[in-house]
Amino acid sequence: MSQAASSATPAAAASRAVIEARDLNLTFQTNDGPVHALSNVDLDVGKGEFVSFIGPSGCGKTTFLRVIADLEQPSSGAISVNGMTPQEARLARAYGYVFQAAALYPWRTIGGNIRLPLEIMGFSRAEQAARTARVLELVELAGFEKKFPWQLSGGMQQRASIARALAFDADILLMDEPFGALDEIVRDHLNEQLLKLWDETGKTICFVTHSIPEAVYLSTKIVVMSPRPGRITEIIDSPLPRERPLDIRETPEFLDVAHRVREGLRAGHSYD
Ligand SMILES: Nc1ncnc2c1ncn2[C@@H]1O[C@H](COP(=O)(O)OP(=O)(O)OP(=O)(O)O)[C@@H](O)[C@H]1O
Repeated sequence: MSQAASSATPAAAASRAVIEARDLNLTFQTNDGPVHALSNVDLDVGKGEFVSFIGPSGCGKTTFLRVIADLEQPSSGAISVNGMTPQEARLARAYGYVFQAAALYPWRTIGGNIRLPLEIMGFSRAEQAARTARVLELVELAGFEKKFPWQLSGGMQQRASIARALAFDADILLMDEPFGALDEIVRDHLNEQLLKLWDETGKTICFVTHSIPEAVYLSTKIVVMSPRPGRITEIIDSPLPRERPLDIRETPEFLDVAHRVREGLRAGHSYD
């Protein structure tokens, strides 16, 4: 292990962290003055964890994901992704990114959309085909490869965009409110599928949501955030088992975690 890596990981538990943020700050300079999007953020995300970020609009959830993805530069503090800087991690294709809207190219088929990053990365045609088939299977869209995005429902399009993010087999999946625009029944189904996929692939997932039940149902760890300045107010480790049928949402254990999240949100909320 290099000196830098060993000094960045003082505790044995932290050495397994794939994302480590230490006293991270990000201030945007705007015409209306500085906006403190992230303030003193400290967080470890362990390998294989499912971490949800929840909090009111403007608390810095998206900004934090964008810092991990090297799309924003912190003003101060440190962050490492798979033991690398975000820039190194981006170049090493350490993560896949799923956006709120499916963001599929309408002129490409579903298969064509999934293959696009693989083409850019120079995979052989055979490898592209094999990977596309595998990820379509994972998101239960086998048989839809030749369809165009507009021929699929919103939920299916979002599954296709998850398949695209999975295609180059990154260890980390960054998901920014991927199911926010979908109705509840579809969302329930996608939540179940995502948990299954997480279980099968062992990926580390960072997931932004506004929904308390969604955060509690999916996560091993729930990060509660608050705005002005954007900061973490509470980190809740979920005691729920890994195996989670949808009706776990009616159990006292589930409702207890949901209550803790709600209290955390309330404590950090100002009503001005
Ligand atoms: N490029 C930017 N320039 C200036 N201010 C920005 C920029 N990006 C984000 N902000 C501001 O930083 C704060 C945090 O924004 P961010 O999008 O991370 O919040 P969020 O918690 O994801 O909100 P939402 O739930 O609405 O998506 C907000 O006040 C936002 O207006």
